[in-house]
Amino acid sequence: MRIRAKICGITRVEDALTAARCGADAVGFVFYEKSPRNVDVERAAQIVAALPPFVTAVGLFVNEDAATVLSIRQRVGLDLLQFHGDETPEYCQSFSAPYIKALRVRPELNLIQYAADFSSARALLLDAYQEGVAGGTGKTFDWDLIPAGLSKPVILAGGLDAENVGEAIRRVRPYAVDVSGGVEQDKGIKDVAKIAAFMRGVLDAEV
Ligand SMILES: O=C(O)c1ccccc1NCC(=O)[C@H](O)[C@H](O)COP(=O)(O)O
Repeated sequence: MRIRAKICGITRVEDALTAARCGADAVGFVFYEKSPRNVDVERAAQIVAALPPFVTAVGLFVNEDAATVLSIRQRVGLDLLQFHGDETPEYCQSFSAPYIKALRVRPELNLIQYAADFSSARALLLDAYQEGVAGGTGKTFDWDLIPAGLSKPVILAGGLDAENVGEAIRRVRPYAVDVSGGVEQDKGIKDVAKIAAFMRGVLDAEV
């Protein structure tokens, strides 16, 4: 099976085009002012306009008010919404748009129940938990906490890079992988060689 890949935290046209050229299926834009990868709405719109066809533009939000999400989605031309905070299923599906729900995995989280609660999500993105940090931690988590046979496709995130993505795919067998810090030279600034190596790692690991 081909494993999909998303490169998150894009702030520059050249990084989006590198991701697409290297075979990424999606690029992610962080619309969260507290993030060092927060991207200006007009700039995100310019990047999306430069994307080749068949590359999905994902907008990431953290506990954002609904009117702002709607406005950014329309202005940027987002294909998919990613909710990375404490959003409820009712909130997430209120946009009548495809969405993925990010969950920060820790032992006490009942992922089977969350998958049922977020039945309207296209997939669950599973990320590392770090207190007080909404995401983009650059940290892996214990992949054994992911139960087999979840009712939603899994997008594996958290501390992935070219070195560990192969093992991650073989162990978790996710639908897709998501990376940000592992392909950066600085926060929000991607590295061509790291993106290329990461995408080679994804292709080589296909199961
Ligand atoms: O990137 C951020 O700064 C960020 C801030 C708040 C919520 C989510 C954020 N990023 C999410 C991602 O980029 C990825 O979906 C995921 O967390 C993987 O990040 P990384 O561990 O750096 O590969």
